[in-house]
Amino acid sequence: MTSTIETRPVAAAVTPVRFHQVGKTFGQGGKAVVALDQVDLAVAPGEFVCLLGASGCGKTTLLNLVAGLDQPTTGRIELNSSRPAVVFQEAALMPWLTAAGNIELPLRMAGVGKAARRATAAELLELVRLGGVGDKRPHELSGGMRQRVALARALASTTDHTGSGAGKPSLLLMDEPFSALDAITHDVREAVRLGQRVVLLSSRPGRVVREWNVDGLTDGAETGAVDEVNAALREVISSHAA
Ligand SMILES: Nc1ncnc2c1ncn2[C@@H]1O[C@H](COP(=O)(O)OP(=O)(O)OP(=O)(O)O)[C@@H](O)[C@H]1O
Repeated sequence: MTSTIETRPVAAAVTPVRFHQVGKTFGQGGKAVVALDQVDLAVAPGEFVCLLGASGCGKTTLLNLVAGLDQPTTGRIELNSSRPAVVFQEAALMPWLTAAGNIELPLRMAGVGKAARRATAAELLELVRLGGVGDKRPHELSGGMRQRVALARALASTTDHTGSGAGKPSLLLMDEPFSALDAITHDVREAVRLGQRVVLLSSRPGRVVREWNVDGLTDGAETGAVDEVNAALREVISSHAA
């Protein structure tokens, strides 16, 4: 396992998202917080990239920039995708709608007919292993179950129903989506297992300090990668605290 990334050859035209020297500063003068600085990052089509860093290193800021919820202060973001779907730290479900109703919401907004909406919601509920709870409301579900409903809703919204994003890849942005999931506890192991690439950010300013290609590792290599990422993460956390 090498600690330097083998950057995949990505054709510029199909790269769903590419950061060019992106910086984001909140506030001005002495009180300014440089959240991100000179971030260069490209995500390949179909690639699952996990961002890791100390609390406050700029992960949410970076996702907000990709989602178009905020603008960079410097640099440029190239997006070649349909509208990104976001799963937030808090599930943010509509409390008055059932689980199925929440998943159907983006489909309803896209003008998808009732029968097709029902079928898609049922399929997505099965996918996130919540087949039996479509008629439950959020307060009747556990935190992990609510997060899975939010994931299913995001997946529903990444499907292009209008044709306006035709031919463009979709982007799914997840801010600590699995921290509330029932069976998964460890962020780094989770990132190495689920991701194809792990990107480590430093704190204030948030910069890309290291990347690992963690695609298709064997069990032994996976454990080695987890140890290596953990050590690097501890290093950025302690240098931030110093
Ligand atoms: N709207 C804002 N105004 C001022 N400062 C902000 C704002 N949003 C974020 N920051 C600051 O920018 C830095 C990055 O914040 P961000 O929320 O992106 O971190 P994070 O990596 O997502 O943190 P966590 O892992 O704790 O959720 C932090 O220092 C934070 O205090």
